[in-house]
Amino acid sequence: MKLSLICVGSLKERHWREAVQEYAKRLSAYCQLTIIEVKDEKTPEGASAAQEEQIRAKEGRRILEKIRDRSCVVILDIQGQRMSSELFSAEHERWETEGRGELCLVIGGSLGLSEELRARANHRVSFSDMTFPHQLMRVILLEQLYRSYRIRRHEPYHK
Ligand SMILES: C[S@@+](CC[C@H](N)C(=O)[O-])C[C@H]1O[C@@H](n2cnc3c(N)ncnc32)[C@H](O)[C@@H]1O
Repeated sequence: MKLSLICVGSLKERHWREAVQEYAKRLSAYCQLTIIEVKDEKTPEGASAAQEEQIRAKEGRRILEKIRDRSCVVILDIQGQRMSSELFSAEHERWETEGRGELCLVIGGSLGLSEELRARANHRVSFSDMTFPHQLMRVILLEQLYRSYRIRRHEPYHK
């Protein structure tokens, strides 16, 4: 099973990198994980709504270039579908089948996701109504993916 995680920007702080490495290591027992980072755009002070839309569109195109046609694309979106870890696990299995073994998850940058990318997405998932920084979202998503495999295989994992 191939799992790609596309993110905007790199992880500057060591604590985020270490947390990501830890979950990537755990996930390697269950899937072939690739983390793809696309370049982020600087948002100028006092940027207008139109400028912000342009930035989202630019970052969105960079993400779209990395997505293969056959992949099932799941975007992380505050306005997406909210679900329990158990439902996420069941959906995760369904998405893998839908993408015939190629699942692509996408986390937006500090300004969020472009309309073009939303149009390409097969599914949208929300992790709550709260906004998390994209670096932390990367860690939370990897942990939930790990939890998802443990649930699917009926393997013990702390509650
Ligand atoms: C700092 S947030 C972007 C905030 C932006 N104002 C928006 O509304 O999307 C960066 C990215 O993290 C992800 N994210 C943050 N909080 C989330 C949540 N509660 N559920 C799902 N994804 C979230 C989304 O992919 C988002 O594009």
